Amino acid sequence: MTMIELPCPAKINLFLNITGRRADGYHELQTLFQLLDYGDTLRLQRRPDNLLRLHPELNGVPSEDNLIIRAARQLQALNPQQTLGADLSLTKRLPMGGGIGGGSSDAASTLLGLNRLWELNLNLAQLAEIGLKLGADVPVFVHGKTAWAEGIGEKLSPIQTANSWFVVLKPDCHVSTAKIFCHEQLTRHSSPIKIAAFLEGGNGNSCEPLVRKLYPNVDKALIWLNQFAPAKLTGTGACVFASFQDQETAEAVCGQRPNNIDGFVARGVNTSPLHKALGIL
Ligand SMILES: C[C@](O)(CO)[C@H](O)COP(=O)(O)OP(=O)(O)OC[C@H]1O[C@@H](n2ccc(N)nc2=O)[C@H](O)[C@@H]1O
Ligand SMILES: Nc1ncnc2c1ncn2[C@@H]1O[C@H](COP(=O)(O)OP(=O)(O)OP(=O)(O)O)[C@@H](O)[C@H]1O
Repeated sequence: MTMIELPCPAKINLFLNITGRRADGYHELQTLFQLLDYGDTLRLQRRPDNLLRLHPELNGVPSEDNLIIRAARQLQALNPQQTLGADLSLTKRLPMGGGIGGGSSDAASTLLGLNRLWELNLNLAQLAEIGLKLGADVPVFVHGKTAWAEGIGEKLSPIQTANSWFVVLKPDCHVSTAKIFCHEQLTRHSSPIKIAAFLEGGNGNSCEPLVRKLYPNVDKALIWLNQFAPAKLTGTGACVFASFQDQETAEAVCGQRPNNIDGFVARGVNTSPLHKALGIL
């Protein structure tokens, strides 16, 4: 195999509970990662040399900082003697800085795709360990299952959800994950909850009150979407979402959104489209 085209699906955090802070500054959390059947597309083509070329470059992100190139370099470093190169082309659909894991998912698809193209034979646990060095959200995309997560997001237990339809809105602002996690007003010591308590409902996102206060456009989007169904923040934002029983209702709500808010409709899935494309899981 010399070429492969792979999906890079989004995630939303159905809830997010921050329970503590580690000595290295990272936060201990509980969350439910819901994978969606919507995302970027990455085309990977093997090269006869050691070069990595990414097209197009993302606005404001030099190629060497792009998580795709950083993921590929991690794999090259494991096998410095081998000829491992690739042309990578990305069709970007997921808004950046949205809390829907776009960069992390691109990185995971790069790891799984190059593992296949370069015949490295690493297993998912090994790839997830490499992915965790790139970001706390990468392992869930490597494992490819909607999952309950603890630790900093890397201790994963797959869980089946109802595969609802979601409206995801991207208010016109960019939220920095690092800025929210460093903020003195973040609620960072909530009591841990059990899966059963989450399933009974009523759990929100520890970051939401702070993000609403700092970013009025997020607050406005939540108020707007709440007219139709209970709306929540995903990750540290800026995206907000609500679930609907069928596609038609979700499309109708999304279609009425205010002009200054981007949005899309996607179905929740229990298994990643990436893993389906690769024929694993
Ligand atoms: C908030 C979530 O989106 C929930 O899914 C993720 O935990 C964020 O994951 P991510 O974007 O992959 O995060 P990283 O790139 O690893 O970290 C970005 C910054 O967020 C903070 N960070 C992230 C994850 C975490 N559990 N605790 C943190 O404190 C750190 O300050 C870090 O410098
Ligand atoms: N391939 C990539 N796609 C998007 N962003 C990237 C990529 N590579 C590096 N980045 C950088 O990562 C930052 C965060 O992007 P991303 O879209 O992953 O945020 P996010 O959806 O908030 O992620 P998360 O939910 O994991 O916190 C961007 O602002 C950009 O500087």
